[in-house]
Amino acid sequence: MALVIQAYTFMYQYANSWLHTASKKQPGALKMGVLSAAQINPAAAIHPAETHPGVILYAIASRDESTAKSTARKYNFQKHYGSYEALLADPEVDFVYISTPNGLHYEWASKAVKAGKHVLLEKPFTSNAKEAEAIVREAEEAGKVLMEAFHWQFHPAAHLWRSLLESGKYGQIVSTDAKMTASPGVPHGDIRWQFDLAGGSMMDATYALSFTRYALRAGVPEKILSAVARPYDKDERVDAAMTATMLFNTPGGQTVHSRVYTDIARSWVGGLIPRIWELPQIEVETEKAVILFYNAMMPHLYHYIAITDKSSGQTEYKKQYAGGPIWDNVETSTGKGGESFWSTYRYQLEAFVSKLQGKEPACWVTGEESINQMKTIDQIYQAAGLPLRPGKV
Ligand SMILES: NC(=O)C1=CN([C@@H]2O[C@H](COP(=O)(O)OP(=O)(O)OC[C@H]3O[C@@H](n4cnc5c(N)ncnc54)[C@H](OP(=O)(O)O)[C@@H]3O)[C@@H](O)[C@H]2O)C=CC1
Ligand SMILES: O=C1OC[C@@H](O)[C@H](O)[C@H]1O
Repeated sequence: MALVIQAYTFMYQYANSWLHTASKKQPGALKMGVLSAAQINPAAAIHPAETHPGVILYAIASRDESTAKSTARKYNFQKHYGSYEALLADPEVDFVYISTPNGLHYEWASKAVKAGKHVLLEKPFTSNAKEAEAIVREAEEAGKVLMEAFHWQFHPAAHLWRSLLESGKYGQIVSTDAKMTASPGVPHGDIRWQFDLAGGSMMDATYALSFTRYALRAGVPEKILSAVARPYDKDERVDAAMTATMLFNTPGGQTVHSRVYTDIARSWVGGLIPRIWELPQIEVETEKAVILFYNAMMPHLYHYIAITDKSSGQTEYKKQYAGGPIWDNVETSTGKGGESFWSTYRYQLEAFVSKLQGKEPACWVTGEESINQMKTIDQIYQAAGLPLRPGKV
C-alpha cells in the first residue's frame, strides 16, 4: 500500500509540474546560459526557468555543436553554442548553470566568474576542499554570485523539518542516521564511476551528508570515528558505497553521533527486487522522539516527516509543499509562499534570482557551507584509506 500511495503522489506532483509551464517574462529578465547538455538539465534548470518570470532560457552550450542545436530547439533556447568557451564569451549571458561532471565543476565555474557570469553550480560543489576554497575566493574577487545547487535545502519540507528539530519540543538531538542509495545501481560507464571526473558514492549521494550537516547546522566533524568503503570492482579508488560514523559539535554545544551511508550500487532483495522504496532519508533521534524525514532529496515528489514519541510509541506525520517556516511570508515571483507544485529546483531558482536582483534570498547555501561539506568528504575519504578526488588547484 505504501508503494501505491508513493506512486500516486509521484504522478500527482509530476502532472502539476507539467501543467504549469511557460510564464510571461518580466522586462529585464535574466538571461540564463547552461553549460553542458546533461540529463539533469530539464529538471534542475530548464523547467524551473520556464515558470520563473524573471528568467529567460537564453543559451545552451555543448561540446558537440549538433547536440547544442537540437537541445536548444527542443527547449526553446534562443541561442546555442558548440563550446562552453563560446557561451561564456557571450556578453548577454547573466548567469550560468553548470552541470558538467563533478571533476569539471571547478574549472568551468572558475572560467565563468572570470568571464563575468554569476554561477549556479551543481553538487557536489567541486572535486575536493582545495578547489572549493579556491572557487569561493575567485567568485568573491570577481564580485560574482556563486552557489552550490543543493536544491533540497530550498524546499518548504526541509524548513519544516529543521524547525521541528529546533523547536525544543523533542529535546536535544542525540544522533542522526542518513542514507542515500541507488537500486537499480548506476550503470557502468556513467560519470559517477570515473575517478578522474571525481566520481564515487560519497560524491554523488552527498545529500546524505548534507541532510546531516543541515540538521545540526554543523561545520566539519569533530572526529571521524570510522569510514568504510566498498570499492568499485573496476577501480578501487572509487567507492561504490561508503559508511561513515562521525561526531559533530552543534552550535548549541551538543555532541552528536552521526552515521552516513551512501551506495550507488545497492544490492537487490534476494538478488531479484531493486529497493525502489529506499528513498534518500534521515532519521534523527532526539531525547524524546525519533524523527524520520523520508525522501528528503526530492520532497516535491513525495515526502513525510514521521515523529515517533519515545515514551508513547505513537507516530505523528507532517508534510509541507509550499509556504512553511521560511517561505510563508516571502513575496515570490508568483505570489506569497511559493506554489505547491514547485520542485526543490524551482524554489532554489527563486532564491538564486532574488539574490541576483539584489534582494535578500529566502534561503541560501553559503560558500562556507560548501567548503565545509567538501572538507568533510575529503576527511571521510582519508579515513577510509581512499585518495582524495583529483583537482585542478
Ligand atoms: N541536482 C540534482 O538533482 C542532480 C545533480 N546532478 C549533478 O549534475 C552533474 C551532471 O550529472 P548528469 O546529468 O547525470 O550527467 P550527464 O552524464 O548526463 O551529463 C554530463 C554532461 O557533462 C558534459 N561533459 C563535459 N565533459 C565531459 C566529460 N569529460 N565526460 C562526460 N561528460 C562531459 C557533457 O555535456 P556535453 O557533451 O553536452 O558538453 C555531458 O552531457 C553532476 O555533477 C551530478 O552530480 C546529477 C543528477 C541530479
Ligand atoms: O544529484 C543527484 O540526484 C539524483 C541521483 O539519483 C543522482 O545520482 C545524483 O547525481
